[in-house]
Amino acid sequence: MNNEPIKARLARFRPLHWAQDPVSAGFLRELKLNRDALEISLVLPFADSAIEDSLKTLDLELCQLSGARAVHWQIRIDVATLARANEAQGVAGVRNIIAVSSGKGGVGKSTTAVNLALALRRLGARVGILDADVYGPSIPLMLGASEARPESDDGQTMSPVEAHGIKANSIGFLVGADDAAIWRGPMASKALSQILRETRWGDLDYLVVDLPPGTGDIQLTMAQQVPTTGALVVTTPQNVALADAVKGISMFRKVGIPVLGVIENMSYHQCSACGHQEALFGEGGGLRVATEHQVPLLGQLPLDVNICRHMDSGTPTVDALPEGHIAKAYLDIAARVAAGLYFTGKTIPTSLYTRLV
Ligand SMILES: Nc1ncnc2c1ncn2[C@@H]1O[C@H](COP(=O)(O)OP(=O)(O)OP(=O)(O)O)[C@@H](O)[C@H]1O
Repeated sequence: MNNEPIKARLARFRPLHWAQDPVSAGFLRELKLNRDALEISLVLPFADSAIEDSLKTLDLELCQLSGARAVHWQIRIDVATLARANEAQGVAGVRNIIAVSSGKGGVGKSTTAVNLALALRRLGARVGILDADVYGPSIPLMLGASEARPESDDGQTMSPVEAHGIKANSIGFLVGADDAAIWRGPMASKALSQILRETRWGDLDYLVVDLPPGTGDIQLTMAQQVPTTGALVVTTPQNVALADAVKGISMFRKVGIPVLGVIENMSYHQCSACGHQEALFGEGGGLRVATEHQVPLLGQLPLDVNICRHMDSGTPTVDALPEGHIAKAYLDIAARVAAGLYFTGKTIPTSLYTRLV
C-alpha cells in the first residue's frame, strides 16, 4: 500500500489544542493495511486518549484513500518528562509537576485541582495530587479519603493514599488543620518539601500540587521549592479575584515558572429548570486577564450545585458524572494543559522510580 496519501491526510489533522500535527510531531509509529483494515498506531508524549474520537472523524476519508473497509486506531500514551522551570531537584519517578494556584481564597482552586487530576487520569495518565494548602487542606475530603492515612513501613517514607485511581498526600493527613494554618513561610515550605520527597509516589506522569491561595512569601517559597514544570491560575470573574489572579501570574513569572493558563471558575450560573445562563459575577474577566497577560484561558466552569455536592460526597464531578458537560469541560482543560506542557516544554530524560531499601 502507498502510505503517502494517508500520511498527507494525517499531516493536515491538527486538533485545536495541539501545536503540531501527529506526523510532523513524530507521533505516528505504524501505518499498515492488515487484510481490509487500516491499522494506525500513535504514541503520544502527553495524556490525550480522548483524541481517538476526533481521529475517528477521519475514518471514512482514510478508507477511501486506502481502499480499507475499517480503520483501527491504536493510541498509546507515554508521557515525556519536560524540563523543570527552576533549579529544584526533581522527584524520581515524577515526570511533570503542575502547580495549581489562586490569588484569592475560596475561588475553587482545590475543586479545580482535584477534577483536573481525575481528568488527566481519564486521559490515560498516571496521576498524583499533593495538597499543600496549609490554610485549608481539603483534598482528602474531596477524594472521600479523610479517614485514610499514608502509611510508613520504614519510618522514613510514606505510601500515598489511593482514591479514585490517583495517589494523594496532604498536609492535612500529617498535622491538625489548625496547626498548619498558623505556620509561617519557612515551616510551611519545609513541610511541603518533606511531604513531596518522602512520599513513595512511584512512577507518575503528572503530579498536581494544590498550593495555598495567595501570592505572599509562603506561595513564592513553595513555588520555588517544588520542581515545577508549569503553573495554573484559578480565578472567578469578579474584579477583586481577577486583580489577584494577575498577581499570581506575576509571581510565577518572577521565579521563571511558565503559566500554562488561567481557568475561570463560577463563570456563569445555569438554571437547572430552564437552562438559562446568567453571568452572576460579571462576564469576560478571565479572557481579559488571559489576553492582557498573554496566557491562554484554558476553560470556564459554571457555578453549579452539583460541583459542590459531588465534592462534599467525596466523588468529584469528573468521576460522578463522567459523561456530563462539566466533566467534559474539565477533560478539555486537562487535554489543553497536557498538550500545552508538551508543546511548550523541552523533553528531558525520565528518571524512573526505584525504592531504596
Ligand atoms: N464551580 C463551582 N460551582 C459550585 N460550587 C463550587 C464550584 N467551585 C467550587 N465550589 C465550592 O466552593 C467551595 C470552595 O471551593 P474550594 O475549596 O475548591 O476553593 P479554594 O479556592 O481551594 O479554597 P481555599 O482558598 O480555601 O483553599 C467548596 O465548597 C466547593 O465545593
